[in-house]
Amino acid sequence: MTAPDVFGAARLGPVAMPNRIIKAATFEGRTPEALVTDELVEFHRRHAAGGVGMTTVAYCAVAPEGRTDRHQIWMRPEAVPGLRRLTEAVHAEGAAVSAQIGHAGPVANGASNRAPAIAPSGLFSPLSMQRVLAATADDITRVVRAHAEAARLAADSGFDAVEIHFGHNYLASSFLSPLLNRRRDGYGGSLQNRARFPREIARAVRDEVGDRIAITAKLNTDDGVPGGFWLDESLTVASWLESDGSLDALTLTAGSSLLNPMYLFTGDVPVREFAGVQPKPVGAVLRVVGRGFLRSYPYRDAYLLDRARQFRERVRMPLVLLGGITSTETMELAMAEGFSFVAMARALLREPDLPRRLRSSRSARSLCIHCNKCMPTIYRRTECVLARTT
Ligand SMILES: Cc1cc2nc3c(=O)[nH]c(=O)nc-3n(C[C@H](O)[C@H](O)[C@H](O)COP(=O)(O)O)c2cc1C
Repeated sequence: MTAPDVFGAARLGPVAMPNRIIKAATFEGRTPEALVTDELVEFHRRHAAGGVGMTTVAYCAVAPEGRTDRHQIWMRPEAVPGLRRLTEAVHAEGAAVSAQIGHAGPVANGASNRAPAIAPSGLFSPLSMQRVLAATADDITRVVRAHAEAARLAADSGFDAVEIHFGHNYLASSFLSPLLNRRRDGYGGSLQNRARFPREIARAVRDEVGDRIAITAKLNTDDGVPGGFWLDESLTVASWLESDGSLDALTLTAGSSLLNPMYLFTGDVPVREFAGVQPKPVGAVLRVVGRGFLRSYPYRDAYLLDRARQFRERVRMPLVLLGGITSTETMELAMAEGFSFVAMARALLREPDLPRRLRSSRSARSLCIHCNKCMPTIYRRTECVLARTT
């Protein structure tokens, strides 16, 4: 079979997309009141005008305590008018739009949210310098339900899709981790038990929205943490998610925002810039221990392909290849390997109109140098620091 044209029209579940390029979630830092602003609308309109098939709004927490800080949107009726304005602006440019919904769990900043963070088991968070509480049975039921309601609000706001966050040791991902999940109830222990919470979330979302919108999930191939969730287990979870039939596609990611953040990105480690945006005591500690916490991994194009390929062999559902997609060549490689879509984050922060440029010149490639200095900007207003000056 010939590989699909990445620039050609495609379907994702019930959604028609103009091409197979997705703007991956990059928390935008443009929601100071936890509501949509004109700047957020313009951010996504620019990506849509730049030629992506679908842009992803990140991130839309399902509960106020599930935010990595209190300036993030959480899904509530008050957020709907702004979200509707955003989806209309993206649609006017001819692209589709997805909302990343999730609960940050142990990655949530309880101090900023003024509400304690929760995790499968209690722990001390180095991010908020606070204790994270073990989720109760009521918390689990409430958060599953909250995902369903967030997806309904997203559909009501005109989104074409939701992407459920099952990665980066956010709440669902931390349930999958044998290191972070030490529960003795039906949500801990065996892989089947640890996978129960994310599977229930996906099911509840599908039951709530049916085929009104596409439902995808962003799943870790592995946490990159000794004793954490690893590839063999993730392959099994992917096959369960496929047989549950709740998802239209799976995006593969890796790493832990809590324990090994650079594993997500690879490339340079901007310790000084990270330390500079933290509260003074945290910044001082980070300057000293930063190189240990922010371990470095060499960058290469399509750096998740070796792992993602194993998922391609294991499941039949549409898969999205993410991680170091920077040129037509890497996108065509993904298509040839059987992936249905590609997702790009940093390359599009660098140049929102990259898809248009790639389409007009086959040899073009991203100007992103994976310096990762965009990452610390999420605390102010997410941007590429090089795009700022060019
Ligand atoms: C500034 C920044 C913010 C990010 N925010 C999110 C987020 O809110 N949710 C998420 O799942 N991933 C987030 N990511 C990770 C990206 O979606 C993506 O997984 C990662 O950057 C690898 O893709 P890339 O090589 O195309 O950049 C963020 C990445 C960057 C650079």
